[in-house]
Amino acid sequence: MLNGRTALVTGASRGIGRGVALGLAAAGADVAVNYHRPAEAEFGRDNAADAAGVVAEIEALGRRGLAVEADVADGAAVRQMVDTVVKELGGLDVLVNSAGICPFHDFLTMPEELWDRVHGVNLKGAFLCSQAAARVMVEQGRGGRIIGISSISALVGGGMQTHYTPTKAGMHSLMQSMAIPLGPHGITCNSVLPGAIATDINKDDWSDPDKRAYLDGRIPLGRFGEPDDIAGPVVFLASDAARYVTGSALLVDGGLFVNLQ
Ligand SMILES: NC(=O)C1=CN([C@@H]2O[C@H](COP(=O)(O)OP(=O)(O)OC[C@H]3O[C@@H](n4cnc5c(N)ncnc54)[C@H](OP(=O)(O)O)[C@@H]3O)[C@@H](O)[C@H]2O)C=CC1
Ligand SMILES: C[C@H](O)[C@@H]1OC(=O)[C@H](O)[C@@H]1O
Repeated sequence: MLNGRTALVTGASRGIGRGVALGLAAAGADVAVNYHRPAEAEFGRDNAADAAGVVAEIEALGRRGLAVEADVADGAAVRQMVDTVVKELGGLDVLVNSAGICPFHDFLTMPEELWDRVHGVNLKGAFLCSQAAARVMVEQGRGGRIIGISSISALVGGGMQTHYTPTKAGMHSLMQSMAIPLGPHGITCNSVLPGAIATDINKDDWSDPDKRAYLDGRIPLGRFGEPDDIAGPVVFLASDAARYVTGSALLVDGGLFVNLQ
């Protein structure tokens, strides 16, 4: 479905971004894997090796892969990243904004700096990447696809996520508004809204057996989602099959949202 296309996935060193990157490659795309070398002191990890592993998996699928380091909240780094993708892979047809953080935190004691950091990565990062990618796509003149990984949390609240859920609602709203100026260029902008997907982002939070059991009991399809469950919907939105879909939202949650009782 994506033969001959080139994609960039942000936050693809692990989790949903990695699953989406591999899904796009399996569908025929060459894929750039964005990773972020966070301050060791703060995150205690250098995920360049993780990103290199994802590139190796993409190459094993017979496609070209490229690891590109950038903090999506840094405009200059983002523009450099997009330039590198175009230079190394020959163009850019699909952008998937997956990079995101969700450090659970109490509302009343939340420091302003945490709000700023979460918004910088989750929402400003998506804006910066989308703008840089759209500029290339417009210049290329062959249309394009921009997909934001929003969330079920765009639709409902989270008591420990008052800094986070607005960024997910904002991600969808950003896609809706971008769809307007980019439509004449054949560039579609859509959101995917995952439900409960087992990744690093919620590893600690879901170590609470009561919370895990609560969520588990609300999912009609009977299981938590996996990153691979998000890949298919993203491949659809990135493909020609979705050429008339823009400004839309696709909820991918196993039925979690609709199951009140
Ligand atoms: N898991 C879930 O249940 C759901 C997740 N989502 C969304 O899916 C997206 C991916 O989350 P998920 O895969 O679960 O989380 P993970 O924590 O597994 O992955 C997050 C990815 O984002 C990267 N990242 C973090 N900060 C930055 C940055 N400043 N610049 C570039 N990359 C960065 C991380 O790299 P590193 O940390 O190594 O720097 C990592 O590769 C997020 O936008 C999240 O909001 C939406 C709904 C549900
Ligand atoms: C981090 C959360 O567990 C995860 O991310 C989201 O967007 C939803 O809130 C999921 O529960």
